[in-house]
Amino acid sequence: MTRRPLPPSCSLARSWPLSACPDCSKGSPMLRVENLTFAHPGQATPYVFSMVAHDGEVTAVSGASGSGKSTLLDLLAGFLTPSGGSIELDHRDLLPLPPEARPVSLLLQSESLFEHLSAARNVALGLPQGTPRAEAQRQIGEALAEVGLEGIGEQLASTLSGGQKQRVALARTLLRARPVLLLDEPFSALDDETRVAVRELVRVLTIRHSWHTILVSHHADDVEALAGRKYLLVEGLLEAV
Ligand SMILES: Nc1ncnc2c1ncn2[C@@H]1O[C@H](COP(=O)(O)OP(=O)(O)OP(=O)(O)O)[C@@H](O)[C@H]1O
Repeated sequence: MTRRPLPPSCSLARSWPLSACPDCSKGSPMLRVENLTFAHPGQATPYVFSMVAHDGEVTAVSGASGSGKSTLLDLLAGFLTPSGGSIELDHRDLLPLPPEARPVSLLLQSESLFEHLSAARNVALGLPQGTPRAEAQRQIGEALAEVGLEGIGEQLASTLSGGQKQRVALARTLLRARPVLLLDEPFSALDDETRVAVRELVRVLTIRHSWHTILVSHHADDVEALAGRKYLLVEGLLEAV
């Protein structure tokens, strides 16, 4: 008797066939992390991360301080090397890629800019080397306009407000044109009014540019306002909530 091959199954949904998995059957580009295993030196039980993030959607990762949220982002960015598991973007294996070749941008709470450079020079760091000057100026101007900062290109980063700095960092992300955006407490240093405005900008840019945005935040209101998909990191494992 010839055995029929089993239908491909979704290992995140465990026993479901791909066609029945609400994530796999969506058909849109997906960042997929499976059993990504890592332990810091001296850590007895390793983290084992499994999650998905879709394009045009913010995926939130919450958890207590020290639960491993930044460790997850460092693994996705390629700053740490896992001992097992996989990271795929639209079925492309990202693990062999060094950080600079990963299709990933990272935005932190603060200190994302070079303070001694102008806003425009900071944004320009997102451009490929060798971009002709006129083309670079056009793209920088467009990116600054898209984040609501027309006309501040020549201002030194050190003179910008916290919200303006995060907008400049997002403009640089626009020029990097990487499909995965990792946000590590990006609104924490902002006052309430500014945080709502920058948060809204992240929401709009994620949809407009089809980013797979992964947001690490302690703040339930940021998660509620942005996340289409939520995970909680508990005892080294990500639980969908
Ligand atoms: N380089 C390292 N060597 C050893 N242990 C580390 C290292 N980096 C982080 N850790 C430990 O790993 C655990 C997870 O740290 P991580 O920064 O990922 O947590 P987190 O959830 O992002 O915390 P927070 O919300 O406070 O930023 C912590 O116990 C931390 O002390």
